Amino acid sequence: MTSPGTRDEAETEDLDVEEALALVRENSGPARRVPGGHDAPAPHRPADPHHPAAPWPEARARAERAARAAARAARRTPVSVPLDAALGLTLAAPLAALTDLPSFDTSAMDGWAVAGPGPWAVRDEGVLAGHAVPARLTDGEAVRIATGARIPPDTTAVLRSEHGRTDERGRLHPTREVVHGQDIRPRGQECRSGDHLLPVGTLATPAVLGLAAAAGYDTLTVVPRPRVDVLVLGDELLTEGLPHDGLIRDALGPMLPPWLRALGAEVRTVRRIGDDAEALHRAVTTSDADLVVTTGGTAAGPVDHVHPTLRRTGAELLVDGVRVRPGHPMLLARLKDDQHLVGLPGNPLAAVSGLLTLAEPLLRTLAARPAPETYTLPLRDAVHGHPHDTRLVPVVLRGEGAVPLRYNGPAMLRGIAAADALAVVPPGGARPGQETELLDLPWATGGIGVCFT
Ligand SMILES: Nc1nc2c(c(=O)[nH]1)N[C@H]1C(S)=C(S)[C@@H](COP(=O)(O)OP(=O)(O)OC[C@H]3O[C@@H](n4cnc5c(N)ncnc54)[C@H](O)[C@@H]3O)O[C@H]1N2
Ligand code: MOO
Repeated sequence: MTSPGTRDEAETEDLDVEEALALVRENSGPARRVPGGHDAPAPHRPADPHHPAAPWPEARARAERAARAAARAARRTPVSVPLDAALGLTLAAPLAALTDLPSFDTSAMDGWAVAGPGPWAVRDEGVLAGHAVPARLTDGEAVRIATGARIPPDTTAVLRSEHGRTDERGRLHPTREVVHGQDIRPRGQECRSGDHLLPVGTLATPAVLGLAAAAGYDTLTVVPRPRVDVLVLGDELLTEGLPHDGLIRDALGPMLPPWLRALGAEVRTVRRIGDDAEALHRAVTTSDADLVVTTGGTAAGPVDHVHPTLRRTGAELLVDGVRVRPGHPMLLARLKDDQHLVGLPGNPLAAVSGLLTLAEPLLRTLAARPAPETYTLPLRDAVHGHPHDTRLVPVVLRGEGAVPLRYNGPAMLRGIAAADALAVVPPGGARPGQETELLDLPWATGGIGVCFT
């Protein structure tokens, strides 16, 4: 596996997260310029009437720039949430210790706290974790102690239970050398109150939640999840049972919300609009989400209402078609300065392509998450290419390579449902063994991105 990211690229990504965070800070000034960053408002390049579709990498870059401009316009305010609700979100304030850790001198082992050299007289009553300060030890005295219990004042060492024996008179003897201070965790060993533990921009992983709790936090200040409304278009869609009479099951209603959540979004509503232009217009104009995602209706058929609705609302098309297969009719529009719409094509794999091409960079940037590091693997088999467009092809990762899957047609989910990643196949196709960029699927990485609930 090769990871082509250079140090410079990595630094640029870090700065991008910082920049995004600067945009969510309350009363923050204009975002700092970053070398190589794009902090100018998303430049809307008027679509070239002859080649309106954007190249695939350019479409992703436009979605990211659009999110930066939206974050700036909205001045998104950090929110304070209970620890468990912070999982997968980005810290909008540094994590500083609210306490010393450990907050008192504590025993690292079960055994005896001892004072001075042995043998020791053992007190009757032991010391357990979670109890008040135990009485001071005098030289030649020992007391039973549990891991995590407070060390009595004047203790010189902790003797592990397996390293001591008591004689017939009840006196404790060490069975190996006792080193001064052994197995005592002194107060503040890990940090002192006020110490800087984690910087702004850190992803709240389970380990971060644990550290925050240990350091005294009940809540964390994080970048809020971007809010998304999903509008599922199409009169032909059924929500249950078997397809019949030309009607088919809606595959996107069940698939998109958890996938959007894995991309960092809060999905507020999923509405089935049918092929009703008025209902679509109403839903788009009344939404106050950061992002409206529509499915279907992006092409030029008689009931494809997305383009006419965008024209009617005066939205600005930032991406009108992408040179990628499947999914080329996907689009991105600015509804308001701080509100966007991603139009996903109706064919289910084409919708996945639109999700990863446009919604992923947009949501990631709004959520101030770092871009996943790009990586490549050799393809085991050749993949036919489109003559001019990028192809996204489901693959499984096996050993040091990626195996392209069948059933990768635009209307099929059979390939992607078995896949670990999508291979980014350049125009013209790929030979067997060709190093190819991969986009991981959130469940395959098993990472923190998996926040389906
Ligand atoms: N004359 C042309 N026709 C089409 C073109 C084109 O370039 N010129 N592009 C084709 C491509 S490629 C795609 S992709 C689709 C995109 O169409 P729409 O976004 O307008 O989607 P629909 O027409 O509404 O549906 C397409 C297809 O997907 C099915 N569908 C829709 N929603 C769902 C859903 N929620 N779950 C499962 N399946 C869904 C729908 O029944 C259609 O079969 O346009 C081509 N046409
Ligand atoms: O681009 Mo369409 O998405 O091929 O099916």
